[in-house]
Amino acid sequence: MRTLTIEPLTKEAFAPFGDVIETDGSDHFMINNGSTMRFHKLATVETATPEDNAIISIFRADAQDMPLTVCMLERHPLGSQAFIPLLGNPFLIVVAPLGDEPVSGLVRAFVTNGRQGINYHRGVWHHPVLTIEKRDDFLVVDRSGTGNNCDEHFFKEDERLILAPHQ
Ligand SMILES: NC(=O)N[C@@H](O)C(=O)O
Ligand code: NI
Repeated sequence: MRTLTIEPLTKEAFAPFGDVIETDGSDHFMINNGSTMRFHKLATVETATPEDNAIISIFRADAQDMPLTVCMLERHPLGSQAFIPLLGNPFLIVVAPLGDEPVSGLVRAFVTNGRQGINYHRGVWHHPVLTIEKRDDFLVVDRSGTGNNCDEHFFKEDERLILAPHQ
């Protein structure tokens, strides 16, 4: 099984998969009579139908045992999904490009710097949220509506991957 190289998250590297929500390196303009910097439209919430809603939730996630064997990825075909850390901690991301199924050889891993959130574009394969802290809180913005919005793909044994952040 391939051990994933964990890359530092950058807008450029993550561009095939979604947006990085951060102030570092992002444009802004002043609002509120010059008292506030607006980092405008860092990401867009994608939905599938006019009846859909973009909703805001909080995920309180517990850490997976590491090293982790990545057995599956999921995708949301009907909308995007954003994770914004509420406690300023780095977290891990495992993604694969759009397609009918994730390609094991194209799976990539990233680590955030604690000041970054991400927005998975609609249909991008990703692992369910992966904390580094024992428990961590995220603001999550994603799509609510009818129909199935979560496809799971389980890798064959020889396609599974290893995520080893502490080695
Ligand atoms: N299932 C759910 O709401 N969470 C996942 O989509 C995830 O990416 O963590
Ligand atoms: Ni998801």
